[in-house]
Amino acid sequence: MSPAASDRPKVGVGVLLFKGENVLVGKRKGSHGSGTFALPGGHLELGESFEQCAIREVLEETGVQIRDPVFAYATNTVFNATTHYVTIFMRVDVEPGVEAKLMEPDKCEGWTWVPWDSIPEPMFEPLLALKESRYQPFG
Ligand SMILES: CC(C)CCOP(=O)(O)OP(=O)(O)O
Ligand SMILES: [Mg+2]
Ligand SMILES: [Mg+2]
Ligand SMILES: [Mg+2]
Repeated sequence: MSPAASDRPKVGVGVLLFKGENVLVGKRKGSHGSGTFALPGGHLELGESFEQCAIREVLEETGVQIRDPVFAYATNTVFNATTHYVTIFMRVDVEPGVEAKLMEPDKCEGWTWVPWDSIPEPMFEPLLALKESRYQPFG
């Protein structure tokens, strides 16, 4: 018998908003990974492209309207026996004047721009996996 849909991995999309060598992160609140630093992003919804999901989640969570995000990396995170995510990381470089708003105060403590090499800890597991991967954001 095939596993129930709830027994299968889900797909998340994390969005790397770079402003020079700084990246936008926020401390998660209220759902799994609460208290850890993560990128804006969320669940890939039925029928969405990676680009559409990245644009939608960033707008929902930060109020920033991004354009043309590009595929950057993918990670596979088994959080526990019932929580398993493949995360697609999309990247966009934004203008210096772009500022993020805290659109979902029940899900995030606040957004901040930090150097890629100094992302605060603890990091949300998929972001930690990206940092520990071969992904090189600056060539
Ligand atoms: C767990 C993660 C890789 C995918 C889901 O992210 P999320 O909890 O931020 O989801 P939403 O923004 O869609 O609520
Ligand atoms: Mg979201
Ligand atoms: Mg969502
Ligand atoms: Mg989210």
